[in-house]
Amino acid sequence: MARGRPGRAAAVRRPGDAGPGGGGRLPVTLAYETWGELNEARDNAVLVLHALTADSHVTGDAGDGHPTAGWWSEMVGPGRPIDTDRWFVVAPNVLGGCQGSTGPASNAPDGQPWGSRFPVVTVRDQVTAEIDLARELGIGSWALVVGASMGGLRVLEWALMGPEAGIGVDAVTVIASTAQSSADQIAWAHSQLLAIRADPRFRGGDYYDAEDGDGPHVGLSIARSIAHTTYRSALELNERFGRVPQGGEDPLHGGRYAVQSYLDHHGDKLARRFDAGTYVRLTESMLTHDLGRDRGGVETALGQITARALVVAVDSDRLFLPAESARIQRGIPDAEPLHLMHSDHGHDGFLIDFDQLGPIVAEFLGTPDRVS
Ligand SMILES: CC(=O)SCCNC(=O)CCNC(=O)[C@H](O)C(C)(C)COP(=O)(O)OP(=O)(O)OC[C@H]1O[C@@H](n2cnc3c(N)ncnc32)[C@H](O)[C@@H]1OP(=O)(O)O
Ligand SMILES: N[C@@H](CCO)C(=O)O
Repeated sequence: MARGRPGRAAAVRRPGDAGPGGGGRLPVTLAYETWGELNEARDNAVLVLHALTADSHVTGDAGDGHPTAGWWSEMVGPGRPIDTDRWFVVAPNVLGGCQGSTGPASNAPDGQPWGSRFPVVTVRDQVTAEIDLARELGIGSWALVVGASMGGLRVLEWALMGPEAGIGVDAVTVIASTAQSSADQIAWAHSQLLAIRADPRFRGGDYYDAEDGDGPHVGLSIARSIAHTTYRSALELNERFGRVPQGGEDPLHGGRYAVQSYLDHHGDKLARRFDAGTYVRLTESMLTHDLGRDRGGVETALGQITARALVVAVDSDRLFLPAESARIQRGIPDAEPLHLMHSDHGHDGFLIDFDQLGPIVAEFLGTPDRVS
């Protein structure tokens, strides 16, 4: 039976890490969960890396074969594409996160929340912490490192940093992601960051001692509604919502269209479960992502990846464009042909279109290593 096992691992950021947040040391705790068993040969470990607002809870205890709560239950569990009867699955909450790992909402050594003092952490800092976690778990190599969106950024850094640190990465799966954040992604993120920072309750990031519930939830909600629009396709929004008013509301007299209500709902829902300071810092880590930084450029960096690679894109993704996935696929020497999912759901297809994604990942995992 697969069982999610929560745990925490201490890791320390290396001094002088490259990147805009470089330098200094940060005491780090990573929250993580595991499912399945590490086999005697220690060659069945799979690392699952979550996207912006998810966490370590990839899947539930699905001993009866039915998926339970978790953001990728349809992908991970007994008999699922990433089968926990076969694979030992590890999923950490990202460094900078708010679901158990050290982030802006955590207490600093002085006992007060980090708040605005929490440094900008790069994707490389995040992977550095995850490398320390792998060491603590006694994992010398990953059979697979897999992630989508922000998780895919870490997958790519893992493909280079893991082997450099002595932790093998046999295969990677990068879904709806990019080797380098684009001006368009930075632009969309910019207005999200402005929305949070413009909320007077954000207080420059130091709001954690505010009265109960008096945090920057309005700014975070607006940020999410901007982001959520980019996570779905124009075609889907048009077909699902059309120009239909929400309930009895009248858009000619201050009421909303249904799509506005839908975005309000997703904004409010995130604001109830996520931390604004974390959203800011993780967004910044995505913006500074550049696999080619200090490595001679993106193509040179991709060319140094030795892992077998599966790269997947969603054809209607208007945030992480299929062209960006194609660039990753072209650059990695041992990559399968690009898998393009056909979906109207846009970027969020990796959280919805499991009928396509599941078989693609299962086949990749089942494929024996090629002999060159
Ligand atoms: C990577 C991660 O973040 S994992 C964590 C889970 N993911 C998230 O929270 C991301 C945000 N959520 C999503 O992006 C989506 O809900 C997904 C991708 C998980 C699922 O997508 P879908 O199944 O297509 O759900 P959809 O986008 O239609 O949203 C459904 C919600 O919108 C609500 N909704 C639909 N139409 C309207 C409307 N006109 N007005 C208000 N609310 C509406 C539904 O009631 C439902 O609410 P609920 O989620 O609180 O039950
Ligand atoms: N729904 C996803 C989209 C970003 O990939 C998230 O919130 O993490």
